Amino acid sequence: MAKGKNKSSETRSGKPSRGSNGHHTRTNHKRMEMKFSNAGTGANSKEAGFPVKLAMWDFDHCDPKRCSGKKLERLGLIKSLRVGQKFQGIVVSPNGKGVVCPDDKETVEEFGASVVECSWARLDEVPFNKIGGKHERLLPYLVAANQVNYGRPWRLNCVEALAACFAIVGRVDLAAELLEHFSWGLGFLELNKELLEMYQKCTDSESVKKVEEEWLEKIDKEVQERKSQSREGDIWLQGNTNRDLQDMSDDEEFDSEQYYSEENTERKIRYDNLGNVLISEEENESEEEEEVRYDALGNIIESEEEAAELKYDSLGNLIEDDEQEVEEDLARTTEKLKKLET
Ligand SMILES: C[S@@+](CC[C@H](N)C(=O)[O-])C[C@H]1O[C@@H](n2cnc3c(N)ncnc32)[C@H](O)[C@@H]1O
Repeated sequence: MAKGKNKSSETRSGKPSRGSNGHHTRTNHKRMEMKFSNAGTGANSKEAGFPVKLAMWDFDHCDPKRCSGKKLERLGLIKSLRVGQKFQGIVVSPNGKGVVCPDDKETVEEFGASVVECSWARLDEVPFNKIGGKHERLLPYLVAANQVNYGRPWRLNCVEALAACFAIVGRVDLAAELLEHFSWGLGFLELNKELLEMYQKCTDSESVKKVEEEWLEKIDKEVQERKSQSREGDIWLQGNTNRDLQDMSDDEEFDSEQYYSEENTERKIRYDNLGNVLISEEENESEEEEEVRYDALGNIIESEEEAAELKYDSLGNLIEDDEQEVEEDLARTTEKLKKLET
């Protein structure tokens, strides 16, 4: 059985669905069976000239045109695995326990690396108990460079996840070779250069986690510093919209789990390469809505009451309190005189 097993064989319109190669699913099953009857041996990526095995479980959640896993498949670089099939190499997966580390190098070189091609918003539909393998891993903190999730920490696409795995174990050559197929691809290595170099110097999963924690603490510290500078009223920093990753929830412990949540999928958050949140256009707009109001003398109107108290004459001139009182006195006196005359 092949790839199509993961999906329903019919589309909503009732027509048989088409696989990423454009063939109807049933035809696809047969072809895939033949093509990947050697699944787990890695012949496919090697035949395409890539020196290690690449594999994925494809749940067809994503737009094939924007999906990096599908592109690798079209290039003949990655093999599709079916549900129920396990993978001997490193499985880079949201279901991983430890993180990828340099100690994984041998496993990567001998048995390859795999990913789960699915939507971040539909992870709960993935039967993680029926896929995976003995070496399931999370990725440590890294920032996406792909066009869909640019700047987002942890949420890498399939090619970035595979490249990250290769880079961490010290095979940046393999990472670059994969990423070169994508216009933005090498930007991923550039964006994460410093951090990747630090991970490469580690050994096991724990040591990578430690580096990750220190990095997050560093980011946090920088943001706190920026915040306090901003509070002190530095005019240049007041306009700075970069905010802490932890601003999203100052009290919560920061972990990758949060970033897999649907709630976060919906958020329009962008990050720079330090993990700082860049406020989105929408958020900025709402901040701009709180416009500053000025009185006729150019003073900032601080409150509604203050605004209500201000009075203007028919020419739009501010009626200063004294002037107004004088006018009222005059009117009263004129009234009295009129009465006396009568
Ligand atoms: C959720 S899919 C999204 C794929 C995307 N549609 C694409 O075009 O490639 C990304 C996959 O990459 C791997 N991945 C990405 N970031 C990861 C991380 N931080 N930890 C573990 N696996 C990760 C997982 O296999 C995950 O399922």
